[in-house]
Amino acid sequence: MTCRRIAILISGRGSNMVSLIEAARGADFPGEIALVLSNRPDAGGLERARAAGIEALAIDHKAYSTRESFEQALDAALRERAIDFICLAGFMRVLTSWFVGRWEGRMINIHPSLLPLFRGTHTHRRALEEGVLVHGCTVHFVVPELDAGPIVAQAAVPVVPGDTEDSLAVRVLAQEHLLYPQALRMICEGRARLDGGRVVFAEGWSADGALRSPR
Ligand SMILES: Nc1nc2c(c(=O)[nH]1)N[C@@H](CN(C=O)c1ccc(C(=O)N[C@@H](CCC(=O)O)C(=O)O)cc1)CN2
Ligand SMILES: NCC(=O)N[C@@H]1O[C@H](COP(=O)([O-])[O-])[C@@H](O)[C@H]1O
Repeated sequence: MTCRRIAILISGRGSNMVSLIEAARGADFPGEIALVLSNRPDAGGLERARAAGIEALAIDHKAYSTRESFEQALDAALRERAIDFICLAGFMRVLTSWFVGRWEGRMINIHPSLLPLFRGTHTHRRALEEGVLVHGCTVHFVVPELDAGPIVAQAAVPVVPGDTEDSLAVRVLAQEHLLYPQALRMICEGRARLDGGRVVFAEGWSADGALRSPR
């Protein structure tokens, strides 16, 4: 998998974006963060990206009459900049099959739950409502069905008595910041790849507790 020029798509503050940018600064990181795109012009992450010296553009989904026309604008911006891999990082728009089809296998997302539990939004509230004792986050390839793509990596956290939606979100977010750069590196180094709709791992790598790691 070539990850020469990576784009990060955001909708908000961009803390996962910052984690990816910082990780990609490492001399041995197998790819460059070349572009940040947001569907919201007021996304705080746009300024954080610019402060890091990365081109950051807002393509406001409200300026387009259809999802498809919005996504055509996204796709044009990505292709004009020779982007070859996409990381969704708090990007809060459901993508149509058209866009996913153009980028399938070259687009991942971080989701704040242990998929397949709690697909969609408000995951921490739902986790508390269901009374789960273990929660976490997932990096997965993006497919047309929401949050249903092949899983690359997961990290788990305990749910402790007295947890609120906010306290749980903070605990999960700390793991997201560690997991996403590791998952992206695994893909870009060819240690995790899509094969027939499943993620296959290089020799010696497999699911092992919270993180994919060598046996
Ligand atoms: N086709 C896919 N698109 C997206 C996926 C995916 O797996 N397949 N992942 C999401 C990210 N996501 C959860 O991880 C998610 C994002 C947005 C929504 C949602 O309901 N969005 C609403 C608008 C919400 C808003 O603007 O605040 C919508 O699009 O109408 C659910 C889950 C990214 N896209
Ligand atoms: N369904 C997508 C979703 O809920 N993504 C979540 O949005 C937050 C964005 O924070 P950030 O902008 O600080 O990275 C993160 O917790 C991410 O997992």
